[in-house]
Amino acid sequence: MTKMEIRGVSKTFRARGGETVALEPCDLSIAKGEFVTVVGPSGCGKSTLMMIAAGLEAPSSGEVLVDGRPAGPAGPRRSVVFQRFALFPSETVAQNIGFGLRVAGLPREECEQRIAEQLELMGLKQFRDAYPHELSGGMQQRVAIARALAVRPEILLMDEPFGALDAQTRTVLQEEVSRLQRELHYTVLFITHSVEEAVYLSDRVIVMSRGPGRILREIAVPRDAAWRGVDIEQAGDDPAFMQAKREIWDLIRGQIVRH
Ligand SMILES: Nc1ncnc2c1ncn2[C@@H]1O[C@H](COP(=O)(O)OP(=O)(O)OP(=O)(O)O)[C@@H](O)[C@H]1O
Repeated sequence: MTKMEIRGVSKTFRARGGETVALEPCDLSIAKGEFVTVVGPSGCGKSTLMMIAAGLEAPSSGEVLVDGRPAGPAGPRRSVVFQRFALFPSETVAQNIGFGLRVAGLPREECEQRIAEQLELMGLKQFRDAYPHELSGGMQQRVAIARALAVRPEILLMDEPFGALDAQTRTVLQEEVSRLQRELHYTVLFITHSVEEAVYLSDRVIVMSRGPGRILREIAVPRDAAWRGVDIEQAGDDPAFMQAKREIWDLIRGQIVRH
C-alpha cells in the first residue's frame, strides 16, 4: 500500500541573480513500512526533495500525496530529523522529546507516557533531566530521533541524520535505527552520502543524477537479506552487500566524473 507519493515534483530556485534548477521532475512512491534511501552526488537536490516531501518547501511543479491525498504543509504526520540536532538548549532531554506532544496539545499523562517510552527505546533513561550541552553528539541525535518518533509520525524523514557524528557513534546509531526498523516498521525517507549506510538500512535505494537532480535508478534490497540484524561491519563482508554497494557506487561515480 502506497503511503507517500512524490509525483512530478520539481524545484527551481529563483533569486535576483538568476535561476537554479535544483530538481528535475521526480516520481517516487514509498509503501507503508518501507525504508527508502536517496543517494547521489553533492548538490543533486537530495535535501530539496526532502524539504518538499516534508512540506517545508513548496515544489515548483508536481505534488506530494500521503494516503492518496495532498500532504499539505508540514505537520506531525511527517517528522523530520536533520543532520544538526536542533534541540532546544534550555530544555531538558525529556522536555525536548515532549515538544511536539505539547504543541499537539496532548494531555499531560499521555505526554509523560510517550516521553518514557522514547527514553526507553532510545537508551536515554539516565539522561532524562540532562540539558543538550551536557550530552555527546550521538546522544543529542538520539534525543532528536526520540523527539521525532514521540509524535508517532506516519512518515519519518531523515536528512543525513548521522552526518555530523564520529564514525563509531555513527555505527552504533545505524545499528539502532536498523533494529527500530525491524521492530516497528516505520515508513522512512532517508538521505545519506554513505552508500554503505544506504544498503545496510534500506529496502530500496534511489540513486539521483548530478544536479539538477533526477532519479537515475532504483535498487531494491531484499528485506530478508542475510545481513539484516547483524552489525554493519559484518554486513560489509556479505557478497550480496558488496555487490549492491558496488552497483550503487558505479552509478554515482559515473555522475561525478562525467562532464
Ligand atoms: N534556498 C535555495 N536557494 C537557491 N538555491 C538553492 C537553495 N537550496 C538549494 N539550492 C541549490 O539547489 C541545488 C540542490 O541543493 P540540495 O541542498 O538540495 O542538494 P543536496 O543533494 O542535498 O546536496 P549535498 O549532498 O551537498 O547536501 C544546489 O545547486 C543548491 O545550491
